[in-house]
Amino acid sequence: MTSVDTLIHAGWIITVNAEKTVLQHHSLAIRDNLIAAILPTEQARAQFTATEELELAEHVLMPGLINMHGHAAMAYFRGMADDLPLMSWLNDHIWPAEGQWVSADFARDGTELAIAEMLRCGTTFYADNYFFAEATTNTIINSGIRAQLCFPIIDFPTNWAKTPDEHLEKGLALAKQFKGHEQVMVSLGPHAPYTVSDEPFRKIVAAAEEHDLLIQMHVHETQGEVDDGIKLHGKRPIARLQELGLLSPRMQCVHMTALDDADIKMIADSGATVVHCPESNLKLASGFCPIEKLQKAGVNVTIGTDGAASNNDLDMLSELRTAAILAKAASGNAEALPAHAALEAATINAAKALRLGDKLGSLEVGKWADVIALDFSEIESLPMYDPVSHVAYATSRNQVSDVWINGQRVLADRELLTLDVHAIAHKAKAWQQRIQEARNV
Ligand SMILES: CSC[C@H]1O[C@@H](n2cnc3c(O)ncnc32)[C@H](O)[C@@H]1O
Ligand SMILES: [Zn+2]
Repeated sequence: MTSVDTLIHAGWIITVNAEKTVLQHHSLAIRDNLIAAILPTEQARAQFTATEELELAEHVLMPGLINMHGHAAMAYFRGMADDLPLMSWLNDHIWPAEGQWVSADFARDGTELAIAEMLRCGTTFYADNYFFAEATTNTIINSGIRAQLCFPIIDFPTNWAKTPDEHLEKGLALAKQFKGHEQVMVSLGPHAPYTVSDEPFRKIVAAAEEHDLLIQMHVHETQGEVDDGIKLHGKRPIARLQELGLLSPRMQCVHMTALDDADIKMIADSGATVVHCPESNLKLASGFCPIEKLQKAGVNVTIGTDGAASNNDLDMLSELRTAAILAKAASGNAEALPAHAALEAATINAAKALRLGDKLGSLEVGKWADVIALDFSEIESLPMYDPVSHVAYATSRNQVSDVWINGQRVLADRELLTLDVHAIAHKAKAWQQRIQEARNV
């Protein structure tokens, strides 16, 4: 008998490998932080002994979900400004609130709430764009989740830094501290083409190349952004970014609505990734990302929730379902973004964008053991002809029963093992009270 740390006997395993293999009555073995074996349950019982053995006969195992764009600490602004278009949401509500409230403590506590929500939704890796990222790293590490921290760079002063150069300096210090870290990856996070001028963009490109960092940015979020960009710079934002050297495989372009064929070709030729945030785009009436055309052009498409202040949740299962159904409505083609492709966008495509395709994003032997279990035992999951269909179209986040990251179990039967939910709820209510009292004055 071979000993492993964890042995999970599952009803189904959706591997999200290149062959799209779905296995029934198979088991997954974890040793240290890696997937040690995936094999028929009968063989697994004969071959392995485990420190922890789980019978999940009515569950599906699949790779952890990767939320490719958000602003974690903005969980504290959930529901604060609804039913508004992007620019008045930002100018009249969110930026004033950030000026008043955002600090290292706010970032740490708000991020902790967001991580708790994300783990309970099956998210094992999230990309964040927010101020005071350095104040969130202990929380990230202790919770067990993985994160890409895209530190903000913006022309105007923020509570974190006063100039674009100061944003860059502070962020690069963090990147140096976490170079090579397996849980925290630091990247550049310029805010948007309309808030960053050419000189900081040139420094961002130089820094990305010198320190080998990825870049994530809101791009083409609305038609208004494109129109204003043409008025100010005489060219569309994508063309401006290309001329400045930003479009490359390092680049993760978030939102990407209002694209014409030339924009799509430029993105495809550059090797940049698109991060589709369908629910935020729908709620702010920002526009539609043409993911079918992008995928046909060969672009790597991933999915993000955006922040809880514009979504208003961090639920990647619901996001991938919205992505799959919206792709059909937006393109007039019911075959656009089929179920398995939506799962890929939320897992392996994201891993590739993060340059972690050999370690993350699918359940394959030798990869990091970032695994989630979905409970299909209730009547809402019956009948089940195809587990992939159910994950994409008929599964809610309440069905996420267990989560392992790097081989460590962080959610057991919906209970968070690494975070104190009572303390998190207490802090969220205390912040809510402070913010609400100030709004009522
Ligand atoms: C530099 S990233 C942090 C910055 O971005 C703001 N933000 C949050 N959501 C959006 C969005 O959808 N479009 C543009 N900007 C957004 C956030 O409030 C921070 O100020
Ligand atoms: Zn955003």
